[in-house]
Amino acid sequence: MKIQRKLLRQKVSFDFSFLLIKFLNSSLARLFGDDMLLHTYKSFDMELPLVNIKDADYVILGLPYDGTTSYKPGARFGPVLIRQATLNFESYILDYDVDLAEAKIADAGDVALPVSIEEALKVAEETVRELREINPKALPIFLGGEHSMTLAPVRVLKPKSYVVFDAHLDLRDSYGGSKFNHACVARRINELRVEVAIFGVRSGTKEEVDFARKNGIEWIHARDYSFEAFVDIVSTLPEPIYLSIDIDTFDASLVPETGTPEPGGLRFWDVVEALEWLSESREVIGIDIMEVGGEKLGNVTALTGAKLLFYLLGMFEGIKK
Ligand SMILES: N=C(N)NCCCCNCCCN
Ligand SMILES: [Mn+2]
Ligand SMILES: [Mn+2]
Repeated sequence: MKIQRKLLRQKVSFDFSFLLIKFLNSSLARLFGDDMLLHTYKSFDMELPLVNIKDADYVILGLPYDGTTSYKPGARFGPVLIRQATLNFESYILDYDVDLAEAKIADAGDVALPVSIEEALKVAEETVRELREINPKALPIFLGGEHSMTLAPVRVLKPKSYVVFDAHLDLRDSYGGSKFNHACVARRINELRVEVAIFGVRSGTKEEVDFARKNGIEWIHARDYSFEAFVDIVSTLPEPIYLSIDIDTFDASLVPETGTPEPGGLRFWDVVEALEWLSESREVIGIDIMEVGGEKLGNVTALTGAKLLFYLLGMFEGIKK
């Protein structure tokens, strides 16, 4: 009994100092102009010098949701896994002669999302809107989290086209009892009269293929993917463009911890090459890297997501030079 009581007392005093530090930290942060959004929290900082949201050229925001997962859970850890995996990489990007340590990047943290998908989308939308109010010029980069969450930034940013890399068509009308399931996100976006083009596909139903044909949605199978096909299709799309990368577009060997991994996918450089052309040639108003998941820090999927994030930041920063 005595031992237990002692442990309890220790716990209480630890909690107290922890709270005190937290309070001091947030007061200091406010004093020095750090700008936390209403519904966000921070659980891990990236391995890069960061700036405040209002001063940034790029703002990162995590959407840690996995409530409609159909196979492997863990996408809620995606944003923190990606940030942690950045520790492994140099901030200098060889290919572009760009040092991300000199770029103006803000990390707005992760949105505290409710369990219900409809509610989660609402809170995510509100947060993206808040972000735009603080800094309308910065390029927002969202980290997920299930692909279902992509609907929130698309609703707010209102692009004319949606360019997506994905192993799946995501054109189902409903899945797992919900119209907002991750397997329906391209369909919901298409209903907003946004043009949809999908690359790296190797999974879908007959209904999804028919829906794509009837609605003029172009998609390229992973087996037929080429840079030329990508440029051909994306050149004709109206601007501005929202770019979404469902990490499962990559071969399952590169993303084994994603929610619904598929063998036979794209290589890392296939996607990087396409994005280099896209970032240079077309107007992109928002980007996401979704469906990163798993439970172990430094897992392969997180490394793939974090490396892609660094390349994206590097190429956009490189264009400005
Ligand atoms: N967009 C997605 N990630 N879709 C995945 C759909 C899962 C299909 N499971 C099929 C199971 C059949 N037994
Ligand atoms: Mn998807
Ligand atoms: Mn997918």
